[in-house]
Amino acid sequence: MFRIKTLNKISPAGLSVLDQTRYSISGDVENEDGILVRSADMHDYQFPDSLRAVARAGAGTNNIPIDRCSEAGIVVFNTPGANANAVKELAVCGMLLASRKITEGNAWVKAQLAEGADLEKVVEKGKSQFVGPELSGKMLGVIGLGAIGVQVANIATKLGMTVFGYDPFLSVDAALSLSRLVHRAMDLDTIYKNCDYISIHVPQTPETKGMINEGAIHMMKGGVRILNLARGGLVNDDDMLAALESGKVAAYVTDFPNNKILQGKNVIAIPHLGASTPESEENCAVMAAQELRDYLENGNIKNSVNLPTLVQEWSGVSRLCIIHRNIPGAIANITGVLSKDGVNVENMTNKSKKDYAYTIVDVGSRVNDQVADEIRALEGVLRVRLLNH
Ligand SMILES: NC(=O)c1ccc[n+]([C@@H]2O[C@H](COP(=O)([O-])OP(=O)(O)OC[C@H]3O[C@@H](n4cnc5c(N)ncnc54)[C@H](O)[C@@H]3O)[C@@H](O)[C@H]2O)c1
Ligand SMILES: O=C(O)[C@H](O)COP(=O)(O)O
Repeated sequence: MFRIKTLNKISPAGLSVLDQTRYSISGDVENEDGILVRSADMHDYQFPDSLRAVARAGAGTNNIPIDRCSEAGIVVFNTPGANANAVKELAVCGMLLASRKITEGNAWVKAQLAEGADLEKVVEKGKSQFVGPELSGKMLGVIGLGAIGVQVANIATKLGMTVFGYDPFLSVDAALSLSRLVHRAMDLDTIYKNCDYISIHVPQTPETKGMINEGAIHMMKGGVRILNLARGGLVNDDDMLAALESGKVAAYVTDFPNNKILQGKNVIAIPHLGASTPESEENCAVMAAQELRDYLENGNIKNSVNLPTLVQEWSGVSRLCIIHRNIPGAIANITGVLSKDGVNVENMTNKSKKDYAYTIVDVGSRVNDQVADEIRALEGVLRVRLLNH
């Protein structure tokens, strides 16, 4: 029986991927084999020795201590693209909210009602205070052309916007999905200097943290409208507050409000609703559960953020799944143990990702724990699992 701990509410569609006769799933299980999580902060989480994988039902993994997981031989998965459509739709909504003073107008109408006004009369008299520009004909800068950024850029071209996209690490898949109407910006300055709207879609990392700061805002056009549906930490709150106060930034739409930024003028705060649609919650949960199941049952890795993709068809009776450092001699050491113990390799694949590597070895005879222990003792080996077919 595999034990799966849920650290957030996970869509039942995802949980149903895991056969209840083989998986025990709840928020209370201990010595778990796997974790299903959304945005719960795991940085202080004490990993039990039993933990083999964390599956993030969503895109951002900055709530997970990736380095600590890697060192403990724990695979971290996410679900690329599974909630991208929901965020794209919210980005369109955010651009309209930043332009058309809908939130202010709605609040004003309700206040009029509370004061007993004849709404039909005051609406026509008062509406001129809520005039706001159209999107068509304006310039949008999209920072980060991944699953979400590409969709935002593409749909904006259909709204009549001129779109510039910036992503120094653009993947082949993203490039193929990007509309030919989207212009590639070769640097951020091009986006900052020219765009009327800027939408950020990058992960929060040490490199991107605080990237929207005084220096960046200084380069921007007066009255720029900024959308942050990515992560709060990408924007320096003090610098944004100053820019909102001076009017340099006309509106800031954030999906990550905090007590400080909410005090700013023209802040449109959304309570982290980017992926909160039934469709996205299902897509993410199903993909996360499938990734977790394939790793726990077969040792296959797909969509991991700390280990390489490696999927191997079964071709033996026992399978050794070895997470190790990406160092010279690692594979020779593993095969050395197997040949010394007279174990014949049927099939073997090794892949690496930065400092870490993963090797699956299928063998023709049933291997015992002693062989696995000998591999565990090798230099640079972080985790060995022995699966039997
Ligand atoms: N508000 C929400 O509910 C919600 C939902 C999903 C994702 N997100 C956030 O949005 C982020 C992006 O999601 P995604 O699904 O598009 O991820 P993704 O991995 O598909 O795309 C991220 C893109 O950012 C690019 N990038 C990285 N560093 C960059 C930099 N310094 N400058 C420019 N581009 C850079 C990468 O090359 C990649 O193409 C996630 O990491 C997450 O933090 C928020
Ligand atoms: O990174 C993500 O996928 C989003 O921020 C969604 O987070 P959530 O799953 O907590 O809604």
